[in-house]
Amino acid sequence: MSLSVGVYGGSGYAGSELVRLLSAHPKVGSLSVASRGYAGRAVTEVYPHLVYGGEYVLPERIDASGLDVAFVAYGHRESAETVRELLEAGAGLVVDLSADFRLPEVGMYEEWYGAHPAPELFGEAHYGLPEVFGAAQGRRIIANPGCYPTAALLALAPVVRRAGGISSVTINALSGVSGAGAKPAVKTHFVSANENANAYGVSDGETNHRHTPEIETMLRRVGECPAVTFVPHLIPATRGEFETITVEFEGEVPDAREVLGWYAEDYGGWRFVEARENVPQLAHVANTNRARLSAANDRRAGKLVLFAALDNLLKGASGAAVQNMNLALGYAEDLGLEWLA
Ligand SMILES: NC(=O)C1=CN([C@@H]2O[C@H](COP(=O)(O)OP(=O)(O)OC[C@H]3O[C@@H](n4cnc5c(N)ncnc54)[C@H](OP(=O)(O)O)[C@@H]3O)[C@@H](O)[C@H]2O)C=CC1
Ligand SMILES: CC(=O)N[C@@H](CCC(=O)OP(=O)(O)O)C(=O)O
Repeated sequence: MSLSVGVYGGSGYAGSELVRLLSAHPKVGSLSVASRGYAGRAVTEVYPHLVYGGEYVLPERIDASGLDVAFVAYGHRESAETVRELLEAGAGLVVDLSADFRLPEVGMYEEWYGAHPAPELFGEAHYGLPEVFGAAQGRRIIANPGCYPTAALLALAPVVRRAGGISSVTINALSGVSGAGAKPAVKTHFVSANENANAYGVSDGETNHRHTPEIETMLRRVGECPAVTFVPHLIPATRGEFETITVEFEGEVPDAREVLGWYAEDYGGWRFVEARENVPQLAHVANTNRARLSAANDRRAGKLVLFAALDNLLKGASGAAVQNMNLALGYAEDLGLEWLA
């Protein structure tokens, strides 16, 4: 079968990575790329490294009734309405890269993001972290996870699933600047970001990054977990994300070698998650669809320390989105992504 696929928001960083991956995907027969801001311009004029030969078109110019799969790469609170329109028009499967369908209930969404544009669709989404929650089975919406939650959940889920008595979880996260998207902003201006590092998701004396409830909720689907402390930092890298996660226990602290064994058990059958004794580095995962994990003990303080690294635009966004499409349609998870393993 040859798929008809649409990308909405194709001029953003996540959207342009989708165009790169889908252009090389063996099952994609036709690829339409929508952009509100760049309609009428050649895709290669905006992103000269891409091989896609077509133009951006306005979203309404794509016949959504003929799409087997639509990817929506708009910002949160913008995506949901497009997801609704695509489903109403008859698109077969919608993979949403925004946060609009990740949380389990509307009330929690509204607390962290504001009013939801399509609350009636809330229950229809599958949270697309297949290595932890499996493939979407018969769902029309896949909520692609946030990049920080992907790294945190891959590192923490095997521990939360098995080890009781977790008393605290602290996630220190670093992200390259592409994590903030292509839209110009003061924090991503070269002069602000270069040779700098800063914590964000902190205001009025409180930490409040919107990925915190996503991480907590999904961890509580696999086991008991306290509220987590999550603090992201912007670093002067183009792409890549690194998390150092400290876990405290009321009782016995698992040995790091045992944790590596749990990773091997849980992720052994999956192509894109790999645990090693050596601590991963951004350079080991940038431009790949791979998440690398490791673990260590702080024996003096009696804590477990977990490490996770991935590329925010690939395993943290577009690579995961294509992997989710593959699994939902019954293909191998790495179809068209083998070169990124
Ligand atoms: N960047 C990342 O690492 C990750 C992003 N995500 C999520 O994916 C979604 C898309 O993210 P991302 O691609 O980073 O966002 P971008 O800001 O790069 O793009 C979002 C949309 O904004 C429009 N846009 C692009 N460039 C500009 C510009 N210069 N000025 C004004 N508008 C512009 C585009 O819409 P149009 O083409 O219609 O003009 C684009 O689809 C978001 O929901 C994000 O949260 C998830 C995980 C990781
Ligand atoms: C560096 C930077 O700004 N990163 C983004 C994360 C982008 C992302 O993955 O999150 P969503 O998909 O939930 O938007 C942020 O902290 O909001």
